Amino acid sequence: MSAVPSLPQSNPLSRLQLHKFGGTSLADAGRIAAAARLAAPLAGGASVVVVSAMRGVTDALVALAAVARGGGDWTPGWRALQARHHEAAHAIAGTDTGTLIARLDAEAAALHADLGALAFATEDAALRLSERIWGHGELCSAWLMHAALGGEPAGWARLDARDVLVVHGSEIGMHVDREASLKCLAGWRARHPQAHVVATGFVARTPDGHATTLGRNGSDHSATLLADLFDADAVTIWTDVDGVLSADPRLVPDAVCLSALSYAEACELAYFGAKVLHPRTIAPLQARGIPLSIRNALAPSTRGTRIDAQGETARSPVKGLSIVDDMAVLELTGSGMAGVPGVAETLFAALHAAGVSVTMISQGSSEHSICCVVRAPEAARGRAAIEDAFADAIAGGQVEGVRLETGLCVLAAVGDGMVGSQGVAARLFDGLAQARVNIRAIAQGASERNISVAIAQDDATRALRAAHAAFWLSPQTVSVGVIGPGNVGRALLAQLSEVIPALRARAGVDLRLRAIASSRRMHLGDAALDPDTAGALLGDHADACDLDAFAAHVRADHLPHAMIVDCSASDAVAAKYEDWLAAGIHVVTPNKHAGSGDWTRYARIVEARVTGHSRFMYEATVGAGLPVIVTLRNLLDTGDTLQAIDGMLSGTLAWLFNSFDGSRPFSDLVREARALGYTEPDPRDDLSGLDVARKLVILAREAGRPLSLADVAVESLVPEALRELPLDEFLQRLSELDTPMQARLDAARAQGRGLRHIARLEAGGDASVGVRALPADHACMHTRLTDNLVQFTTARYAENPLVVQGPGAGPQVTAAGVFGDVLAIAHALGARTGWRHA
Ligand SMILES: Nc1ncnc2c1ncn2[C@@H]1O[C@H](COP(=O)(O)OP(=O)(O)O)[C@@H](O)[C@H]1O
Ligand SMILES: N[C@@H](CC(=O)OP(=O)(O)O)C(=O)O
Repeated sequence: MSAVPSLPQSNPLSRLQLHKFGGTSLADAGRIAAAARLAAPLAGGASVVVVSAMRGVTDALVALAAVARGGGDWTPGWRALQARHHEAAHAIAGTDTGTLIARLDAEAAALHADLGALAFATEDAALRLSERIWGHGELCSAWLMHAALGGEPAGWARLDARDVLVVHGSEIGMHVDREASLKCLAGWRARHPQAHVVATGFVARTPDGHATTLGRNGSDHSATLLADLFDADAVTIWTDVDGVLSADPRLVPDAVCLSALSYAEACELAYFGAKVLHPRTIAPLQARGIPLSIRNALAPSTRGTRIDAQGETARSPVKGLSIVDDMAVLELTGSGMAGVPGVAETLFAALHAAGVSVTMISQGSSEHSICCVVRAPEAARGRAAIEDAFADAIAGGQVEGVRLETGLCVLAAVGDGMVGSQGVAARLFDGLAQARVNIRAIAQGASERNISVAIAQDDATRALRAAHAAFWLSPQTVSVGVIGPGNVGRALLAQLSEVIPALRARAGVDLRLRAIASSRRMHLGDAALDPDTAGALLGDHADACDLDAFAAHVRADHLPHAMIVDCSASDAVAAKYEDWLAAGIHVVTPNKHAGSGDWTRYARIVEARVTGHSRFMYEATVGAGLPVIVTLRNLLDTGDTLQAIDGMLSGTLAWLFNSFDGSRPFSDLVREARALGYTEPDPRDDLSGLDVARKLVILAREAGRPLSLADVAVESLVPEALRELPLDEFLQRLSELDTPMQARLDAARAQGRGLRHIARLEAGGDASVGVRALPADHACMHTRLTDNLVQFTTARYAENPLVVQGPGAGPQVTAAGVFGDVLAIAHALGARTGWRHA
């Protein structure tokens, strides 16, 4: 490196800093000036500044070249580019605008000549001209940056990298001729001894002296190649995000900035699509141990990401995730392949010869199939090449053929911490399964630093977010829809509103209310709705309710988990559960229709839950917020045997019989209960016992009995004659209930008993609902107000049954029961992914 000038040694730590600015940091004159301030050399140090074209300029040049090659009119586009550079020059150059404009115009004139020649050039010549045209943006931005830094008077030289960077295409991409480049640089340095240099990114020259480029987004690579040639001590790539993030922030808004990465981690992330770094960026630095920082030019006070040999140990074994889009799977199958040596060799040789590069390989241990993932545009070519190579084997039947599947992408999880750490793949697969993502192929590099899976392109965002959350990198996001903003729904929304922030912070679960519906209206929101005000969105202006559209919106493709909370009492809504659960939407409800309705529909719902990996939770259908179903489930899951369930399952009927002591007629109490809002508007809905029977059916099914409503012997407290009357008339004739009820009370008392409304399920499966005379020591005789009580008699709790008792009605406690289920699902998602409570 004799050509590198001997630099002042006063600050050895900052001997030569190389800064690279991407197009995003050079959008206009203001941004270029800000970049120049960031690149100002440290005291006693020297700077090399590598620039990309101004934002959008390369795209414009590529388009312009295509127009010119096709014989179209490229002059308006050429003028627009010149005007854009002029505009920036006027804002930047200050006193020496003339020189800068002249320099830019010389570049523009060369571009003009190249574009003019393109239409008439041979194929080879056209390619060479195009390479020159594509690099024009960097030539101009380097002049602009040079001026912004003060130009020659401030000690800055401007380097056209085509004068020094000698590269040639090779089997594995662009290869730099380091010796030739160093020699060219030495010659250039002899003519440009300034301490500081502004260099063009992206462009280079071939060994025979033609202009070329390093490929789209290649300026990162230019920067590190030049860092090596200039013997830089450190490189900073300035961009428009805070550093390398744990995933593409446009797909995962919760992505976090990684403070440090090893070279190997950075390579893997870049190779698998992290656009912030060009895949070839790292190699020139790794060879020399030069550290690289990725920093935000818009927020220079943030520290960014440091990339060096050590990296940093992180909490999660996976540091980051990335996606390569537009991929395809090629699968060679055949029973005659097992144990035959050389199959893989033939396959990959065929792909190699066809110029198809392979991103991922996976082979079943049975050797029955080999599958590889390639770029979609190369896939058909790849298939033809493999079919050709195996033509004899296909004709002979040893190989079935080559299957091609497109519409895929590859998701890669990357981290040094994965090496030797168990359960990483399991966590990834589990996270993806939870988010309903089907995996087409899997590969793990022998380095164990990367696990890649091929998945459907349509699942990309959802998969990325689910995997991101699965590795503790962000909270689990659940897309939530609430149906039925009546009393229970409203109470639930209020409860949600209070807890959502804490849940996100402490449990790592982000419940995002995105849809709300009543029986007639619905509102679907892209951003999270505020639970406190969501109900107000259901005014007349809201859309008509369409449950399928509602569910499709909740099950957003980009969010990993979906949940519908049905607070309606509608059978039409319950009829949708099967579809929703099968589609992977968790369902939580206090609606009894699904659990107690038609048995075959119920069985299908249970089955759909399994297919969809979803959960169906309905604790609030029985006993509102009381832990009734969970208790029963725990008893059975721990191996206990159920002998009987006795319960007071209606808060209304409990209140009536708790209050009915003969001092007031029964009808008086019914009227009072109605006035207090304890009964349904038509008290017969409670007195018929049907609602209680539904709850008993739900409990029986939970206990594994295939019971239906018709199997329950239900005693209605409404005399036959009053059942079909209009409500008014029924209420007028309510006193007809009194004499028979008083007689039952007297008879019970004569035996030292009292009356309660009881639901009972016997061991043999008999189920009944009605008024029973119970001894004074029965648990149901010791209830208050609207208490519900459920008594489980089991093998373990035989002598002294297990009792669950407490308020079993009212919007607040019912909503709390629903909320408990919502939380159970949310916590399971958090726990499944290993999230720790803070
Ligand atoms: N893992 C990631 N970390 C950071 N940024 C990423 C990642 N994946 C994709 N990106 C995207 O890369 C963009 C920066 O890359 P690029 O367009 O090459 O910038 P520049 O123009 O500065 O060279 C960011 O704006 C970001 O949206
Ligand atoms: N200007 C070139 C090279 C480059 O790397 O640009 P950027 O740093 O803005 O990604 C391109 O757009 O491909």
